[in-house]
Amino acid sequence: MSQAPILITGGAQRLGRYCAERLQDDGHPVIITYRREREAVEALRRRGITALQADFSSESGIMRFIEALRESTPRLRAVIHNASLWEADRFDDQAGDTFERMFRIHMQAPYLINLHVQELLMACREPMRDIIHMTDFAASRGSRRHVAYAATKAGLENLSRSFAALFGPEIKVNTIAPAAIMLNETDDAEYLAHLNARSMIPAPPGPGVIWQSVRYLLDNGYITGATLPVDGGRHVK
Ligand SMILES: NC(=O)C1=CN([C@@H]2O[C@H](COP(=O)(O)OP(=O)(O)OC[C@H]3O[C@@H](n4cnc5c(N)ncnc54)[C@H](OP(=O)(O)O)[C@@H]3O)[C@@H](O)[C@H]2O)C=CC1
Ligand SMILES: Nc1nc2c(c(=O)[nH]1)N=C([C@H](O)[C@@H](O)CO)CN2
Repeated sequence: MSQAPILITGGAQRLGRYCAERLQDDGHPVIITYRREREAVEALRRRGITALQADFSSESGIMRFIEALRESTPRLRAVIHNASLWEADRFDDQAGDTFERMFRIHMQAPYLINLHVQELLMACREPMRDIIHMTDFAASRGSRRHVAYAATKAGLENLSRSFAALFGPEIKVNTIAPAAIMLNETDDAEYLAHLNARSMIPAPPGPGVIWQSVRYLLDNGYITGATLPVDGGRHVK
């Protein structure tokens, strides 16, 4: 029987795309989600990666994706919840909408997807089955500039521990908590200095360190309910 696919949400760019390509290089069939059709998605299709359109900003959008996923495959080797919105807080009449978007993407989508993919993971006949949640160093410390983002990532970290208890031992459930892995186009030299003042090891390292962490969790049969701090030592500085 061919290998069961690995699902990465938000896999059309940056960390998700990097890991999707490396997983495929390792021989795994890969399914990614994307919101907006674009060349990057087409390029991944040309590599043989399955791309499913999904917008997790509403419960109906999450449920539509779950239906499409179940039509796409009868089994899964792993699910990597990577999709995320890194939006600064709005202290105006948009504050509630900002929080709701963060809640939907970082908590409601992983929650509902996990409940529905348990059956697909259990249909996988390979030795191990995994769920990996991408959170953030800020989940453990908070963030003055991204209050809603950090709070919903903390909620995701808690969801991960609950699902580890609920789905184990047949399905391993873990978290990767990164910090300052890849810059954004809007990040300037001052912001880079800000990041490095807080990091024990010079940042940003690039997406390879996240790929190493994903590969490690997928290959290690004795880790569940854990959080890997891939943050350059920021949590101890
Ligand atoms: N980059 C970094 O240095 C750090 C990253 N992280 C975490 O690692 C993960 C990957 O980071 P990074 O690659 O920078 O992430 P991005 O900011 O590039 O976002 C990843 C994907 O999330 C998808 N997404 C956003 N909103 C929605 C939505 N409403 N519905 C469905 N998909 C959505 C986007 O899909 P599309 O492009 O198709 O719209 C995007 O491709 C994230 O969870 C992030 O929080 C944590 C700390 C540091
Ligand atoms: N969804 C995202 N979450 C995060 C990002 C991002 O680009 N997208 N970036 C970070 C970095 O730590 C940032 O501070 C440096 O670019 C945090 N989370």
